[in-house]
Amino acid sequence: MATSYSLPLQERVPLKNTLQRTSDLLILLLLLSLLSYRLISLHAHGFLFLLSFLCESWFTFIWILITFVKWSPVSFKTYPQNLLKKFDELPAVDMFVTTADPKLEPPIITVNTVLSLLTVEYPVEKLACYVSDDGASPATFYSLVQASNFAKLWVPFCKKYDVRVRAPSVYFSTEFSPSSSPDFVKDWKHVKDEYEKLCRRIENACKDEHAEVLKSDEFADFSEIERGNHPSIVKVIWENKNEVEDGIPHLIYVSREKRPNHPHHFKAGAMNVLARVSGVMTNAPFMLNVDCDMFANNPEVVLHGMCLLFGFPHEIHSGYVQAPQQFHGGLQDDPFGNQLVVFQRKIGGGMAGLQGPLYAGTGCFHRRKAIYGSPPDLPQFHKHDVVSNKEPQLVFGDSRELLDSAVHIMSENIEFRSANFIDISRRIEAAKRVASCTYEFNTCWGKEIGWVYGSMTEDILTGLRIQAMGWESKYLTLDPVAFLGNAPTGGPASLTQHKRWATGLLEVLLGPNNPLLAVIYKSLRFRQFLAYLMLNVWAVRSSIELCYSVLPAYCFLKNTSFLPKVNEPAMLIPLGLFISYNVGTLMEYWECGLTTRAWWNNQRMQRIYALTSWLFGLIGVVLKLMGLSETIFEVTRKDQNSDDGKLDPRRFTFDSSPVFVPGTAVVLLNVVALVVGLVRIMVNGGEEEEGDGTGVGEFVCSVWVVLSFWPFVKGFFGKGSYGIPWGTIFKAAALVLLFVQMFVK
Ligand SMILES: O=c1ccn([C@@H]2O[C@H](COP(=O)(O)OP(=O)(O)O[C@H]3O[C@H](CO)[C@@H](O)[C@H](O)[C@H]3O)[C@@H](O)[C@H]2O)c(=O)[nH]1
Ligand SMILES: [Mn+2]
Repeated sequence: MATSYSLPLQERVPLKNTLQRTSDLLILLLLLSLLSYRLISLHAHGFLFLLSFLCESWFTFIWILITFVKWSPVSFKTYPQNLLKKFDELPAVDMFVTTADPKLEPPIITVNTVLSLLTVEYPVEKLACYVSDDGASPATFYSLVQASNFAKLWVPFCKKYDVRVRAPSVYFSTEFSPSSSPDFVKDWKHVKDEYEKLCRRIENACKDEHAEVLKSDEFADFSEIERGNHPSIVKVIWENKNEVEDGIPHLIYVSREKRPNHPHHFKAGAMNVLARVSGVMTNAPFMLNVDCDMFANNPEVVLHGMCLLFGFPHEIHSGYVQAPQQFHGGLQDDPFGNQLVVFQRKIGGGMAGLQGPLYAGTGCFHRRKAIYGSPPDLPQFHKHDVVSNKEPQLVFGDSRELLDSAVHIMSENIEFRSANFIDISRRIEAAKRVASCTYEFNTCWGKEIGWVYGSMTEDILTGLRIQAMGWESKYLTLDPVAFLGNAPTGGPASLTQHKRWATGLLEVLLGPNNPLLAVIYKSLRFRQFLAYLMLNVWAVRSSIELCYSVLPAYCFLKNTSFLPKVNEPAMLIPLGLFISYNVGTLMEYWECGLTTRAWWNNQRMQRIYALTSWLFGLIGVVLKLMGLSETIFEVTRKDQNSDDGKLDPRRFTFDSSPVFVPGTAVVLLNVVALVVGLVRIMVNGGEEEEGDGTGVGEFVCSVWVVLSFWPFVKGFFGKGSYGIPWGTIFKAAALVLLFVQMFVK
């Protein structure tokens, strides 16, 4: 096993952030001054100041959380070369890919992800790749079969020429260098040619579900089934029977059983099936999971991951290893504010210095043991342990094969035992059984073990469960980056994604496994709790932001103010805040190598998400609490060329979804308010009338709201999907009228 203890596998590097801390504290100080000012002058101003005070208290609260989370960032360097010197043998890894819908997630995307995983630099006999298809699509299955044939060319090609990006679509999107050897050029052309043929075959199969190629016996399981109503399908596409050097890892297709009246728990349900199916087949002690669009961009990624899993004195220090979500082919300057670069760097890096990063749902290495509900192997952590307190059948279910495999996982020091070549084809029946929709009845799946149910952000909830058991997690930031995926484009897709996140995050806070209980009764650490809290309240934040963006408009309509006047010294506080917040956040963008444009796009999208997606997230959760509706996982569209290039991908688009109504209403209200204010100045010529008058502060605020919602302003005049539908405009106008009627008169 271990041969040398002196070789480090990782190094913890604290990141310098004096400037960041100063800027964050300055903003906090100004926020506190603003609150004091409100309190002192409350009696003279009354209700409007009270309302402002409440909103600003909330902003201060969030800012305190953010400051805490960003306070002591770290990063980790990894040394995979030492891994190979230190251990004679590496542990096995099961790799999971999830896909759900062949229309929204074209199989060629999944195929590229799978090919990038099959070619990672790691002993082939230690790897297995499982694909979960919630779409039960013969086209997806066909694509994977074709891909496994292509892999017989692709794997040796990548290893022979040390290809750096092993997703063929990305690799072949650039030409080879002119100085390449003739041998290489010949191979390159041949493999590229074969890849193009593969693409065409897949495309044809996707066009026509009844295509001739989908008729052979191999596809019998898919004939006459409905998408939400079919038995489990498990197929071994490729079994690696001998350990040849250029071999290909096992590839297994899984489509779990679905029945109309059984809740299937979306992605979390799919992940639990993958955990069980792989448990009865290869049962690797470690698992890597990625979404179908997240290809491995760094072929050494698994080796680096192992460095963080084994680089610490005790297993407790890395329950899971998460790579930041990064995106491929992202639009210039991040027009939809969803490339999350600064978020990953600042919040991700900050959390890496606490108990560890959140589980982000993709690009994560898991310890199977932690997924199975085991606490770290230390005496103080056994008090919340379901696994040792309950009958195994009541924890894992009654599959003999699964129970045996789980016992193996829970036993000590299994990590480095060599892979025993079990005949995985003989495990298909066992696999189908654990993939059935009744298997989880009267077990702990989805509660104390596995991926946790009850939130649209199953990832956050599952990571929280693991950290609540005392595990830390580690952040894997590599260069070249570990994994790359697709960020949604266009208004509807981006807003839907944020709506799901806001919903899910709030579900976590209100659910039985919330961070507050975890910090009080379990082993979640305090600052880690603050980090979860900061995210969990996104949806709540929407109502506060809504109130604050309506305030300046209200002031114009009533000819009053909620901010100090220019000639009052107190005006310096909001002015200072406005400047320091914008300069402070702009500096973060520059520090991450981003443009001022990207900063502005993110600022404005934050406001837009808050008043659209997050607000609907809040409403969704309230309706769920009242038992009026269920929240559902809406899958994000992955192909960017779905409109055949007719639309400019950078422009904001609309559809008739109600999610656009509140944003439209806020813009309308502020525009009306600005017009009223302007007319008042022209009519009165600056002379006093009743009310204490609206000042420059309110003017700046109103203009800022309108600028933040500029895509909506353009949407009033846009055509087709660039325009806000008339129905939405009418509904928004009705809301504005209602508001004026109720509050202004
Ligand atoms: O019923 C379902 C629904 C989704 N998925 C898969 O879940 C993944 C994520 O779905 P996607 O539509 O891409 O959502 P995103 O918003 O891009 O996903 C982010 O947010 C999710 C939680 O909301 C996490 O699960 C993801 O890992 C994270 O990348 C995809 O591979 C889907 O195929 C399923 O397998 N079954
Ligand atoms: Mn995605």
